[in-house]
Amino acid sequence: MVTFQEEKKPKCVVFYGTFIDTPVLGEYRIRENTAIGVQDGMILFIEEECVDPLNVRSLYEPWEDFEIDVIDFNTDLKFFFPGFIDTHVHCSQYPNVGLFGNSTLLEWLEKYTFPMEARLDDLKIALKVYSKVIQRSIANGTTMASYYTTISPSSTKLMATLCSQFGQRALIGKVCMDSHSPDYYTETTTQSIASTREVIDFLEEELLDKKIRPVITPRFAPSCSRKLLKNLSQLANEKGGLHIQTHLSENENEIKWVKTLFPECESYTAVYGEYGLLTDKTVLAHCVHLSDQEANMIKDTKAGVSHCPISNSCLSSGECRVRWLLDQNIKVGLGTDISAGFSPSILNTSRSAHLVSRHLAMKIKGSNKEHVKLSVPECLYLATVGGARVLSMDSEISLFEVGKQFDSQLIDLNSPNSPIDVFDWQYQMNNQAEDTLYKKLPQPHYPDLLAKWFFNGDDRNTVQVWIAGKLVHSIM
Ligand SMILES: O=c1[nH]c(=O)c2nc[nH]c2[nH]1
Ligand SMILES: [Zn+2]
Repeated sequence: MVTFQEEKKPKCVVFYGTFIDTPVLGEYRIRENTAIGVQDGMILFIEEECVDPLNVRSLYEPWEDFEIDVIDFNTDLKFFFPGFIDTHVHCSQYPNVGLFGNSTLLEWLEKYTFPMEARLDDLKIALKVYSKVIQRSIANGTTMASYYTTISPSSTKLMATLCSQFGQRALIGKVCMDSHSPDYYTETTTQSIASTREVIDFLEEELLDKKIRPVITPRFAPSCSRKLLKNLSQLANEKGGLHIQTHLSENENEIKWVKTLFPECESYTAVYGEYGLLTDKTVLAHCVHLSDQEANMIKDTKAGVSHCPISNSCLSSGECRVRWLLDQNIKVGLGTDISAGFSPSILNTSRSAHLVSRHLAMKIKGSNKEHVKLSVPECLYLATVGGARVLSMDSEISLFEVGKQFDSQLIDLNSPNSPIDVFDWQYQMNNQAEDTLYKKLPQPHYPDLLAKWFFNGDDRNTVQVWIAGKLVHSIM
């Protein structure tokens, strides 16, 4: 007997509302009354000036074959914004957020950081810490993060598994350190390479989640032997050009130390160049004290910089000259750098990038003063497109464009307990308010609302988060 099963139609989700993103540094693209169709996590179509999101399908013949779900948030004070990208975060240090006292980098590593990371070889503790940090990161609108775990491969595999379960897009890096590390938290060169391979194999052969990828992670030059640096770059190449992440030029004592450890190299950056670790998929955290020559090397190799302004302020490392880097066409994104940074929020981090640029401006005399200041849209660009460029993932994420992944947050400026007070005359876009009192007030526009979110908003305003089209967080 032949039985006929009704064929299941593929699903297309249509998101409807106001979409704001930053395709160009310093500019917003604001699309109101817009419908974005998403299938299997990818943006299939974008229809602007759409009156009825259900009728979008009539304009596109293939839609006849789809089962359509509409998610309608076309109301005042709500807008979709691309998910934030955290280009530098140590998930294993999360219990230490806010704990740094008056320490600076090298003392902080010994006193707070290495003991904490070492504890996470206990998988019960790792499970608690990693689950919390991933959820906190997503709740703050971060849809993609480049993580440092610990030297332990099993703890690292656990982190990858949890990212997959919570649905976050991530690069997962087992920390490599075979030199100048405490006895209780070190590994041999052979162990370091073998464990890195173990993690890559796990991701490629067992976890099989396209959103979770490996990143080769030499901690920083002082904690790696020449042999380890060389072997890690060979491994990245052997695997077809894996991502690489490390720290660079964060603190003056660290730089002096690198000079004594690698006297044959002209600069700190040259150490990574010498051992083949500067590629267009390398993420260099901090880059606070670079010389012109070092910036040239970064530019030539197309490596990217993760600017971590909260961390640099907490450990009093210095101020990264972001405008100077951007003017040279060097890729720049933002990193929370938990736990040298105290906040898991990239919104908070971009606020600090804004403030740090003003501190730099205050030190400058002359015409460049204004130029070094970063604007609000520039900081939001760094938080999204800038981060995607640093991770060489800008063809996949960070903008609402056909063919890109739908990684988005829904911002509600009027959510319950919102820390932002928006008055009615500040958002009634068509000046519906007839009251003459209102008419005398400045006319509202989106950049003002975005500035209010930027300076006063927090996770209470991030009411929903989607990664690859899947709802991963909701407080509505
Ligand atoms: O901010 C930092 N956090 C770290 O864990 C680290 N390790 C080396 N250099 C570092 N800098
Ligand atoms: Zn770091």
